[in-house]
Amino acid sequence: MEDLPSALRDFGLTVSILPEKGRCLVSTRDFYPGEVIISQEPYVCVPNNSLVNSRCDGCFVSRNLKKCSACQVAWYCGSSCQKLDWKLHRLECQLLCRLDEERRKFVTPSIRLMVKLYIRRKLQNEKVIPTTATDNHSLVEALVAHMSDIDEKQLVLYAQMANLVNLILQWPETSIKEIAENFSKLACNAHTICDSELRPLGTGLYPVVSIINHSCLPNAVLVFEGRLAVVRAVHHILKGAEVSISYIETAGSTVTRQKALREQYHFTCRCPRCIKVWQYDDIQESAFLEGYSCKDDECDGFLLRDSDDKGFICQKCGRTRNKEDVKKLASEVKAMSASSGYNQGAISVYKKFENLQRKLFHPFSICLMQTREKLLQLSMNLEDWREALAYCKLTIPVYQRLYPGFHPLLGLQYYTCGKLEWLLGNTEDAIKSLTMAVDILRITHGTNTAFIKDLLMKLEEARAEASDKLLPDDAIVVS
Ligand SMILES: C[S@@+](CC[C@H](N)C(=O)[O-])C[C@H]1O[C@@H](n2cnc3c(N)ncnc32)[C@H](O)[C@@H]1O
Repeated sequence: MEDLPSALRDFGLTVSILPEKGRCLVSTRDFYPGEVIISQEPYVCVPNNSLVNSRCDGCFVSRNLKKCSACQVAWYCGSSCQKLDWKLHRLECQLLCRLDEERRKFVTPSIRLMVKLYIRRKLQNEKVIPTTATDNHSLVEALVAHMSDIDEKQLVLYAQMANLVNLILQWPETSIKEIAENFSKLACNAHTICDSELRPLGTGLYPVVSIINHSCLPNAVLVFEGRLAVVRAVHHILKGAEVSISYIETAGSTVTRQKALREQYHFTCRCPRCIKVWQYDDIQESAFLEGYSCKDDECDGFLLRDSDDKGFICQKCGRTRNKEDVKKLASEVKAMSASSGYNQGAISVYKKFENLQRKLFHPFSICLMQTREKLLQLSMNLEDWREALAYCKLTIPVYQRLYPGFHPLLGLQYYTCGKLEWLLGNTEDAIKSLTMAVDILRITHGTNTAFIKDLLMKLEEARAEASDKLLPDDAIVVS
């Protein structure tokens, strides 16, 4: 079997070790925006199935599904997916069938992922499934687990989950301690598998992709084509540079991002964005994203606490917002987000909520943007395209600030905007938005997927419609 370094050499990559980060993936040639750096099939993966929402174990689609008649846990969309998964599922199915019905209810996607991990190791050891340099259990063994960084509560949870996995497997060679450690490995190495529009579908372990470290200003992006993980460059990556992706939602102040990274991945990020923490630029950015609006509706300045902590001073016009007023509004916002109407997703309640948030937060606030995002979805569900477009347009400047450059979320938001504009007959605007979407998404998603082909076709159709509109009514078209 070829070893990992030679397999990676073919991609133009190598693995290095950095004292502060552990292993990292380094380029041995230049990569250009849009270029695939590496792609990998999952070592194991599982759809995010629940009682009300199931997906095919093979390809993660949710249409035409049939439940495995024996175990009643796995679903397949057809015989080809079932056949592809058969070697692994045959054993999983036997193990699940031994469980009584009550226990089977506790077989969550995380439990299944772990059971599959052990089955795959067994089948590869017995040579039922082949191994390759990028698909073998030694790569899983090399993943970081951070056992000493995990708190007591989490350890207890992993031990309970490991108990259930052990009960399912009943293999003498597996230990609860090792299974618990593997749960910890999954927590900081597995990836959420998403569709082209970044909606979560499942979870997968991709041990080579897992060598890539995090940056809040990454030079690459991870997307999925079905269950294939594809890492694409979003900047020009020079030979010798470390490849980085973002592990978290990068929308958030440095303090918020660092908290998320410490809690799940147990490290303090020192990327170019994070090293600015508490510098004036960083404080200003936090005040835009998570702070309050100026007392004057017309002013878009950001607010900082005054020196005696009595209020917040607008850094543009100098007006002060009283601390008590801010506190009162903030508690109204909090109370409303806990109300039953809010939790039932009623559009009228979300509108009131947005109104209230507008009085409190800066126009670039992430909270306000999330409410508008929700209103956009609710308006689309009600087929109120005009209102949906209005909310979508309000989110665009915030997206531009939060996700600069080639970020899939910005591209997708332009795509939504373009589709709504086209639907409403604003062809010229639609062309502009769809062009912006294409410029970003062809880099992040490549140009070969059905999703991008569909987007390119929509843009072509919108352009054709616009040039038809320019033709005089009596123009003769020669075919
Ligand atoms: C998916 S693994 C990445 C590969 C890992 N460095 C290794 O040696 O296997 C995630 C872990 O890598 C480390 N890591 C990732 N990004 C980092 C960063 N920017 N700074 C420090 N450590 C980082 C953390 O220990 C994190 O839990």
